[in-house]
Amino acid sequence: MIELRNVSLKYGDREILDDISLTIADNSIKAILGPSGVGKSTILKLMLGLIKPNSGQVLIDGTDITKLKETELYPIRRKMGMVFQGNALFDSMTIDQNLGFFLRENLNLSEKEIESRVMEQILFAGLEGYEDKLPESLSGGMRKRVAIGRALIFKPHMILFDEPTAGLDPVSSKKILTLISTLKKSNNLGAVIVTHIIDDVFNVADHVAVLYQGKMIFDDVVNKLHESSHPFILSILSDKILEI
Ligand SMILES: Nc1ncnc2c1ncn2[C@@H]1O[C@H](COP(=O)(O)OP(=O)(O)OP(=O)(O)O)[C@@H](O)[C@H]1O
Repeated sequence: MIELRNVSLKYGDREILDDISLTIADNSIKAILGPSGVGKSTILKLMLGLIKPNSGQVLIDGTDITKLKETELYPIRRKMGMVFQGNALFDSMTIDQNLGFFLRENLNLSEKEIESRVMEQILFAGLEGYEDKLPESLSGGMRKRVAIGRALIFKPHMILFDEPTAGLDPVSSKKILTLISTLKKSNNLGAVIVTHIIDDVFNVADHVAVLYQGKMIFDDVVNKLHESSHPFILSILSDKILEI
């Protein structure tokens, strides 16, 4: 379980997050919805311990990671796979090498075990025949699937997505959202999805937290979004795409 308790964060004098509390239960999919620049990616960085809040706690399975040293964070981070907005694949490495890279760097596994885990992700992501290709020769949707495969390689129980459908065409977006649902149903994985696309929320999330001007203005099951009378939520429900 991931929990933010009364988290506040400033960059310089600018307050980005103001007393945010948020829980993501295991095996549930939570979307964090908000306009560009509101602090959604910042929340993912807090969950991974890449940055620390000015106040409040970030608990991963009950451990407050704001107090941990960098080396103590490694095993915590392996519980969570991260899929970056731009995928963060290595351009000069093949799909196979991209998938196996962090395993080779971080775990003392036999080459046979690495190859077996890489193949598992190739099959899961439907990338058979592309093992020796470079990322540049794949479509946007396929590159996203490689990034998801790489995030799954440590067998995490939670996966964090930064704008998983940004820049993808509607068909590829749908495939990625279906893949995320499959991960929950078949692999018992939980997910946090930060997005500014409301259709992503309705298509895949169980719960949604809406971030607006540093505050969490809604945090409940997706269906209840329609019951909110907050002007920002009313505007996103009618406009679909969030603008500042
Ligand atoms: N290291 C940093 N130093 C100073 N300001 C930062 C830093 N990182 C992010 N910011 C600012 O903090 C705000 C929140 O950034 P963040 O990337 O979390 O937003 P976001 O909601 O994910 O938006 P987007 O979808 O556009 O990435 C933005 O105004 C951004 O410019």
